[in-house]
Amino acid sequence: MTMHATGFAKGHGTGNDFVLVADPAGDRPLLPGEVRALADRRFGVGGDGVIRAVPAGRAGDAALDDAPAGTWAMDYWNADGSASEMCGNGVRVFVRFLLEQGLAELPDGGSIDVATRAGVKRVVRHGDLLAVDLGPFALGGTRLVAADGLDVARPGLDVSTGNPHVVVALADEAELEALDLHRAPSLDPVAEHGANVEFVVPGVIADGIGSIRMRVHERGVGETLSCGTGAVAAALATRHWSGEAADRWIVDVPGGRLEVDVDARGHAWLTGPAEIVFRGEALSPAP
Ligand SMILES: N[C@@H](CCC[C@H](N)C(=O)O)C(=O)O
Repeated sequence: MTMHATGFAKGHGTGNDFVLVADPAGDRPLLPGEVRALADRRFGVGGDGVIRAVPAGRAGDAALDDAPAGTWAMDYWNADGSASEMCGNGVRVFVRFLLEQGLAELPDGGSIDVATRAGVKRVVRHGDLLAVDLGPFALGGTRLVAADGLDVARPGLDVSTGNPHVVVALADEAELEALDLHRAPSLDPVAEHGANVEFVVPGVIADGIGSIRMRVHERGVGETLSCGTGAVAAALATRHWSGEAADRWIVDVPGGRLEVDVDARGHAWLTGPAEIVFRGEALSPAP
């Protein structure tokens, strides 16, 4: 198989890890097999997803190219070679990658727009942290969710953050720990385009700030240490169940801590760390 991508970086946001490649000319489109090879943790670089940075207008994808000239587009792919509309950790790591590569500048407090398949998203720098405005969100209906380690199927709430999620509330930490997410949870009814599934244990709400613990099974990946849009979906579902008791939520995931805020316009924001940890070069075509 031909590898189009040679130079790459490896980055993560709370342990949700990505291989990143820059394609300023728009002549290195990612192919599903190449994505799988790069994301492979034994034969490749390894990652939950692969991200191409390409100028909008040169992406070769109408959903990414429909953005003002001069906007960088995040071409996001899951490890199994499927493209996704949105990635909340990915878009923040993407901006860190642009800064590291000298492809963009972002002073503290400044913002940069990123084209995604879910529309243009604004990313703001707060010191070392990066926050993304995921825009308005939609809560949907319920479906039954069964998973290994759960005694009976539980109701899950559909939440759209640009990509699809189903959020399930568990009774306590013991139930969260007992989950075995090696196999994908099953949904009834089945979600037409698949879904990321978040399991949450709501904590206390104090001084207008709620807290939750979460584990996630990502569509196209499996269990991951974190999922940014998943943290947002989990916070929005828990906020809904609480009667909108708080607009700020601290979400603890296996890979760290994220913050979710709902602003006065009803937009959901995701804030957290985003790091580039390696740079390298592919030396030979993957098997
Ligand atoms: N990890 C991401 C979500 C990545 C896409 C997801 N697996 C999907 O298929 O929708 C995040 O941080 O949001």
